[in-house]
Amino acid sequence: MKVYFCGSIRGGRDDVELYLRIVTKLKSFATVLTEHVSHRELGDARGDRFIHDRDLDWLRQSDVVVAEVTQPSLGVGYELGRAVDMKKKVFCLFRPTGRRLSAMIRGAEDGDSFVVRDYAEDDIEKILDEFFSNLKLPKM
Ligand SMILES: O=c1[nH]c(=O)n([C@H]2C[C@H](O)[C@@H](COP(=O)(O)O)O2)cc1CO
Repeated sequence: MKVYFCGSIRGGRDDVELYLRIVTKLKSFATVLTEHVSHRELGDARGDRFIHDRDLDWLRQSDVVVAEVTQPSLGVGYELGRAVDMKKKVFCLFRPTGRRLSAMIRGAEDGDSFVVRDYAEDDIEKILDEFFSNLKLPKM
């Protein structure tokens, strides 16, 4: 199974330590195509067109998209819109600690292919365990 993990980069890196925890946990279930999102140092000098095209290619290859959406990010919002269009299974994680999640993410919840889960940081591993143990992917 391949997972595309989304997290804020240019939107702000406040949650990078949490992204690392999420990616570490995701790697126990699947191949994570976008591990770099959790890296403290991002030295990608190959240009924005390269990043965009490479990431869309990974998105197409992925079976599941997991997004930490607490830190608002244009790139993450864009990835989620494209993922819906590609009919991917999407799991959004939001920490309700002061911010209000965009209606375009909260309002996309359908309880099946697009799930938004409010959570507390301490529970992240447990929540990912639950999600992956209940995950049913469409047959190819
Ligand atoms: O250098 C990058 N590498 C990269 O893979 N991305 C992708 C993956 C992230 O889930 C998302 C972050 O978007 P943003 O940078 O707008 O916060 O975009 C984004 C950037 C910078 O925009």
